[in-house]
Amino acid sequence: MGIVMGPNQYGKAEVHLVAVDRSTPRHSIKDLTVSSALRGDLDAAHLTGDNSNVLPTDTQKNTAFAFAKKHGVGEIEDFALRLGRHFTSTAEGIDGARILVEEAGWQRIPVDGEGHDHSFSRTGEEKRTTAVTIDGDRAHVVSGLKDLVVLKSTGSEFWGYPKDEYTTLPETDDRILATAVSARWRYRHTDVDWGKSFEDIRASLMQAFATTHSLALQQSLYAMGKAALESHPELAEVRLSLPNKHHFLVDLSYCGLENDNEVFYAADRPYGLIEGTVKRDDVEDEPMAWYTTPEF
Ligand SMILES: O=c1[nH]c(=O)c2[nH]c(=O)[nH]c2[nH]1
Repeated sequence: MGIVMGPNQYGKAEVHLVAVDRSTPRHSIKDLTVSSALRGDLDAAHLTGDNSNVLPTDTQKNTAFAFAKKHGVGEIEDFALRLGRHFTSTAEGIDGARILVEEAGWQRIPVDGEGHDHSFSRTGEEKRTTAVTIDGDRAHVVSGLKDLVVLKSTGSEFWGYPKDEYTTLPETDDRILATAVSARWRYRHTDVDWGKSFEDIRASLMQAFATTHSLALQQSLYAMGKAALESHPELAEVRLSLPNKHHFLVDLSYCGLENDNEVFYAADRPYGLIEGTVKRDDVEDEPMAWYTTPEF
């Protein structure tokens, strides 16, 4: 019986990189948070302190900045693929890379009805994401979005659930349904128009949320994943994490008022957390391509 090193990876987490495209007076901005993690022949580093295969995390950070200048940022998937392939093809003993990118949105500040050339405001909490895994010659892309807050003021019910001695929740045939959508979708290949695919998938998720008459957030989750898959053959599966942002009807009887589904108390916690994968039945699972590896 001995003790050995198990799966491992290392890199620089959350490099916050802002790139300005100044090629015309009408500037544009890319705001990325980039994390790189490398894998490979790293036993000696852990066992004996031999750093000959340890490309410093500081160099990984510098490479991200240098690539933004040399190649431009472009779509986050292309940026991550370029970075991952660079590390695996040039760093001694490194044959795997996981590059995570989160992109924050900036919109032009309107001035006299026109978007300003070089002044911007943040679009909000929502982020576009990608997780690119390079595994030898293979590349896997899982993209998505985070913190897209949506709400339906009607068209949502919740009833028919089991009741026991601890149940207090009243059944409802008309409630607010609100969530902050986190979605990740796995691409079947990398020959994709990333920007267009992202915009179309985001639109189909939102459209399904809006148009599904919901009997539970679980039903909305499936409808959203199904809509994305049906309209996007390039996808193998969609994973959704939907916090149920509860809105409780306020009892206004204390001042003799009837509350006709108009005034709610929006609670921030606790929240129901509804999560699930919607997938094609003919596509194999590929867990290594996901954001968080099972081994960590
Ligand atoms: O859409 C819902 N799904 C649930 O599983 C659940 N549980 C709960 O208390 N409220 C809700 N709402």
